[in-house]
Amino acid sequence: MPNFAANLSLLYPELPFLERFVAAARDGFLGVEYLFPYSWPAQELRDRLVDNGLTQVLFNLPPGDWDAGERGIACLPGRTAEFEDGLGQALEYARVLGCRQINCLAGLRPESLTESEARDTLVENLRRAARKLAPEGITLMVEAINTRVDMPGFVLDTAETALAVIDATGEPNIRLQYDIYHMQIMSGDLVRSIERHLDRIGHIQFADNPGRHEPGTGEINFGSIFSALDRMGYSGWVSAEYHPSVATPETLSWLKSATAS
Ligand SMILES: O=C(O)C(=O)[C@H](O)CO
Ligand SMILES: [Mg+2]
Repeated sequence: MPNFAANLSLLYPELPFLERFVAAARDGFLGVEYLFPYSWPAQELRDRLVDNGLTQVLFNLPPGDWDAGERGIACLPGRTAEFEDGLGQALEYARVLGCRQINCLAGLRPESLTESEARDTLVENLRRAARKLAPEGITLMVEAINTRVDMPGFVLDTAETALAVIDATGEPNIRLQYDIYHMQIMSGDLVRSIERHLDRIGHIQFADNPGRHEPGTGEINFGSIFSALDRMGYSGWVSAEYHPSVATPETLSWLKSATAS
């Protein structure tokens, strides 16, 4: 069975954020991730992890002005100083939380920016970030996000475009964050695609499609995918990043089935 984590930004929306840790542990998750830790003191988050025996699996670098629609600043040439500051802040949180993986959101490309300007800036920022994180034993993740439904304009939309950027950095501690939901929308052929990129994948997330809800609400065969991950020997985390269609504990039959098998 894969090591399952709960994304606390999306799961348990029925609870205040800090109460989601205990709920996730009670429901059988071993790890948690969330989009951003920065609104809470790191020590407070650490206490929740320790009290509930949970591993902090991942969080994202500061994304710019999220409420204004920004989805990362790593591809934006005028924002490199802000990117650097955000990296420092993320590193401080990672140290306190014992977190070994940080995701870098590449960002949306404004029309005023050419594709190659965005890509060059992204590669340079990723390289700098990876070099800063390497001595701390932290792996930088890069995620491809679907541009058809959720994030039109996001600069990395397939596993292949994300891997090309990772290759261009030449840094060994950058890996692909493979989100099954986004990849189903952009490319499909999930098991073969995961198998093809297995040695480059550092982290996996999932939701069913369409709707981005729990497994069983859409078209993806999760039983088959989770078995395939075991068969391939995938040893990283697999994180539930979906919008529950009902109260979260009622959406976890996939976890019970995976635990039973
Ligand atoms: O949207 C996703 O799939 C993510 O994993 C990012 O962290 C947030 O946009
Ligand atoms: Mg994701």
